Amino acid sequence: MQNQVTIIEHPLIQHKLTLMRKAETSTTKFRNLLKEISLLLAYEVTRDLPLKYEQIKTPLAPMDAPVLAPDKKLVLVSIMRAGQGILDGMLELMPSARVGHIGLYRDPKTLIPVEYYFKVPQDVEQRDMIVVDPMLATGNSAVAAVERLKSTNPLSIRFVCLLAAPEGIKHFCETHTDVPIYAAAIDDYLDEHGYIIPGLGDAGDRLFGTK
Ligand SMILES: O=P(O)(O)OC[C@H]1O[C@H](OP(=O)(O)OP(=O)(O)O)[C@H](O)[C@@H]1O
Ligand SMILES: O=c1cc[nH]c(=O)[nH]1
Ligand SMILES: [Mg+2]
Repeated sequence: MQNQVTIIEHPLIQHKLTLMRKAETSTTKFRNLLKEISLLLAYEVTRDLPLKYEQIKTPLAPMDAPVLAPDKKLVLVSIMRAGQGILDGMLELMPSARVGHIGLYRDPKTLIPVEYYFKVPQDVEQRDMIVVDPMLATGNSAVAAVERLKSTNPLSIRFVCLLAAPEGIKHFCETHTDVPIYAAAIDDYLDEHGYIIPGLGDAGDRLFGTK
């Protein structure tokens, strides 16, 4: 199967993304903006969730009303640290989703991801998985995370990011052909340190104020 790459070009997302990119945007604003964008990304990435109909009574009349099909259970997985910023927004919209975490950091010299944490819910095999990380740069982190997550056998996997580099998309799509990507924008290229240009800097540092 060929990957689908969906760019979510909603004007609200694009406007908020521009605010996030600005060097002068504070940590507080950056965090709030990422949360707000994540609500909008969640709306798009869950667009095809199936519905079933159940009998309810409104104050005025009975009706067959749509509800999410109960067998379509979700697990959201954050690639820490920066994935936490998207997770917070998505959980607001999908409060009953289960949550997994994978801790990865990129070695700054080799750009190889190093895993330091892994935990997913026990019933992950009965769930569709949405993996979140704001940045897809070389793609090494997302590729490694999805490889590790595939070994837990979820029903399906989608990958959601804010910004992607063309290099990262290529690497990811060549490795995980069956995992669709959702992004708010594809930027121009990677610099010699593996940063996305023009990008927004180091998402984790900007989110948590660590630099
Ligand atoms: O596509 P790649 O080249 O692998 O780069 C992307 C990764 O880099 C960032 O994490 P980082 O390693 O900075 O860790 P952090 O979230 O703890 O800051 C980002 O959140 C991704 O996980
Ligand atoms: O531009 C980049 C690349 C990797 N990780 C980030 O946080 N930003
Ligand atoms: Mg970082």
